[in-house]
Amino acid sequence: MNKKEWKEEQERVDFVLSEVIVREHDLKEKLGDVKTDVINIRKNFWEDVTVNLDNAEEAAETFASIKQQAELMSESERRHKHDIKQLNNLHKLKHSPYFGRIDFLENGESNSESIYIGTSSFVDQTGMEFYVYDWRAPISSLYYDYGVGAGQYDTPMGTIAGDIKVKKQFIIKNGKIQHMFHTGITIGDELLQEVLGNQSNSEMKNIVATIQKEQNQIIRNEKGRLLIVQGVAGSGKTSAALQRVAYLLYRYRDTLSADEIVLFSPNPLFTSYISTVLPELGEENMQQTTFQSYLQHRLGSNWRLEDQFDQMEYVLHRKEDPQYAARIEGIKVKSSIQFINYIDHLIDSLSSSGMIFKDIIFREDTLFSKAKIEKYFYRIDRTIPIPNRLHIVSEQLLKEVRAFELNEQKQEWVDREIELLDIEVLTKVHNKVEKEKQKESDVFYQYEREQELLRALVVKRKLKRVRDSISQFRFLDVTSIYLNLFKKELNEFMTHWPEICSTTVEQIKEKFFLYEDVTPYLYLKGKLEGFQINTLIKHVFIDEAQDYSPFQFAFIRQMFPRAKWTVLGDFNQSIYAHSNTSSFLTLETLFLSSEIIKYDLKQSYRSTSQIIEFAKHIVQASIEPFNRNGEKPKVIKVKDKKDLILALSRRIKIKLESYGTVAVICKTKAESETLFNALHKELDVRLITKDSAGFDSGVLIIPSYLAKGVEFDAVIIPNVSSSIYANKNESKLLYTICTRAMHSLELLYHDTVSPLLLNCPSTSFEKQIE
Ligand SMILES: Nc1ncnc2c1ncn2[C@@H]1O[C@H](COP(=O)(O)OP(=O)(O)OP(=O)(O)O)[C@@H](O)[C@H]1O
Repeated sequence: MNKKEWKEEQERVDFVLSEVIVREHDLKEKLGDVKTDVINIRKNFWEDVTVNLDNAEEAAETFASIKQQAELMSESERRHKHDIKQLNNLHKLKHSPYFGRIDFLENGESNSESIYIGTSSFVDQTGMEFYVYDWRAPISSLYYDYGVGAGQYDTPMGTIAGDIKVKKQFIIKNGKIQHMFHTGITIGDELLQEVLGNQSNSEMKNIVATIQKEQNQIIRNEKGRLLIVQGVAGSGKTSAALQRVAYLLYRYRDTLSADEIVLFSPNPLFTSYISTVLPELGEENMQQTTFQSYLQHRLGSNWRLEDQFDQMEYVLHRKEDPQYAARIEGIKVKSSIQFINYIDHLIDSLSSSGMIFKDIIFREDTLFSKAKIEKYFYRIDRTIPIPNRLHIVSEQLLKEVRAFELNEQKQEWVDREIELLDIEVLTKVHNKVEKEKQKESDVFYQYEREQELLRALVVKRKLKRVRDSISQFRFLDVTSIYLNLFKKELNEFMTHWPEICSTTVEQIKEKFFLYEDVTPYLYLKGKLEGFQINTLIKHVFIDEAQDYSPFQFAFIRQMFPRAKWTVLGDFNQSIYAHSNTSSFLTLETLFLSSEIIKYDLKQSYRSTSQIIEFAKHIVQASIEPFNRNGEKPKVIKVKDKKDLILALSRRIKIKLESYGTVAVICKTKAESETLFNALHKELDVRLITKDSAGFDSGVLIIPSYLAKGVEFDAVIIPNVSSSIYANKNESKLLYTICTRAMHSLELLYHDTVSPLLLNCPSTSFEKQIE
């Protein structure tokens, strides 16, 4: 790139920055005025409305005047918020106004236009000339989709085609161009090399300057209702998801807000890791939750619930338990499509018989027997869906409660309850009757009337629980219906069904749910009582989707019936016992095939090509590594188990000389705790647990399943001996751990190395003895 070109580009940067400074100054002044406006409107709110409630007409006028004033206030507040957002965007532009340029000659035009692309738009005072285009603007997609030559982009008015004459990339820091390249379709290997070569961070970074073509298609897709992205480790699935949220918020800014989008993430650590990306792009964060907290919320506080990490610990760590094989089979069965069908079949049959109800008790007597409720239920037309039939039953019961209530007011127990009433209640009733008495002037009437009101009040209060439980269908015994599933033979070929049944019944009777039971139970409950649907959510994002069972998908689908879905996962990283490829297939059955769009990302960006060349053989994955070089992974043999700690400590110290974040990724919580206890006196290490809400740089000791979705400069796997990673079905776990490493990967073992590494060619790693 010649000096002249560089000089011209720097002059343009200087010019844009000078305009940014002017705009910033104007905006700050305006912001001051708007703020004063907002404060004044708030202060003078009641002075500026005339309150007169003398008659209906005056009251209506008062109401209109309050409404007008409130609208004025919310409009000023909205303007204030908007201006603050703009000011924030200007701050960012001042540092680095843009990262790309294309010169585009639209078909039929004689001059090409230079389009500069940055994180937000910046337009001249007239609003006619774009100094910078937002990366999400329709024209900006040219930058991500094409190299120099023919190109086209879609706009709401149709497709615009033309010729890209120039395509350049910039790195601008503090207003100075640091690098400038002419590039092809793959947005600058040079820039990607630089970005990916940086050290990791406890916060994920946005990728808008280097979005790749296949990622851009995911980010901007607007067609399907279900977008499924299968992508290899480090292919940018999470990044694409987050930039997609930013894109949707921009594209539908008049109709979509951040709280109408929900993202299900694998754990709280991941939630905190990704939480800075959207604010960095000038957008608010979407709602974020884990499926676990969602389940807990739905189940209510009466139940204890095992979480998915405890289930995982059991699966990884309790192989000696005599019930182990049965539990594993139970987890698989209860997450399977076969079990959904089994439950659906049961639900169908419940239409004509088999519903289990509970008596409704009032003051220790049966108010409505389960037999009576059952009779009411089954006399309703069978073609009516079960939740609607329950609703009809509940209406009938409530009607009868009303009749019962009137009768009950005459009972003796009511007198005793009246005596126990608070003085405030008695006074209130007394005053009420006193007011009425002025019209009647009858002392006898007053006593009778007070008693009448107090009786009504006492009975109403006592019946409140009954009414609530009727309206909430608490007369339905979902737990017993669920447990009935475990009385029948599900599959004659299943080895452990009797044990699965007895454990399930035992646990649930103790009011404890194993993780694998919660979703089927809630699914059954929802199907019977009607799901508490959320119609506000317009987009559901599910990251690490390979870890969801078909049941969990079916359940989430019921919860958000109106939402569009973006689901991202990698079959090779399915680490849970229930995981199988059929999850995605089930998900697809929940949508019409015309509504589904699928993408397959093969290129990995996170790790050096040496790490990928080694790790891919653990699961025989087909991955294209990004061309970034580093050291080969090291497989290090130590003398014995005792020496492992010493060697680990040495390796950590060496890694800390070059890297900011070194993660020691263990298989289980117990292994992590043991290492932490052995190391923390000598080294500054941090133990990550399922409740950790974030991490800083330094040395982290972390169990495998909590490292999902995150990345570290250097990863050390402290023990890949054959005694630890022995089973074939743990290869995905080992692969997932290895692919958390960006620049350096080391694996330690004693005695013999895990058979899971036997497929890695000897040329793909370095052997070392410590
Ligand atoms: N186009 C890109 N430009 C720059 N960096 C990128 C790009 N795509 C991905 N990356 C980087 O690659 C790393 C992996 O990305 P991300 O975590 O989104 O991948 P993933 O597919 O969700 O990974 P995994 O499934 O292994 O958790 C991140 O550091 C991300 O910033």
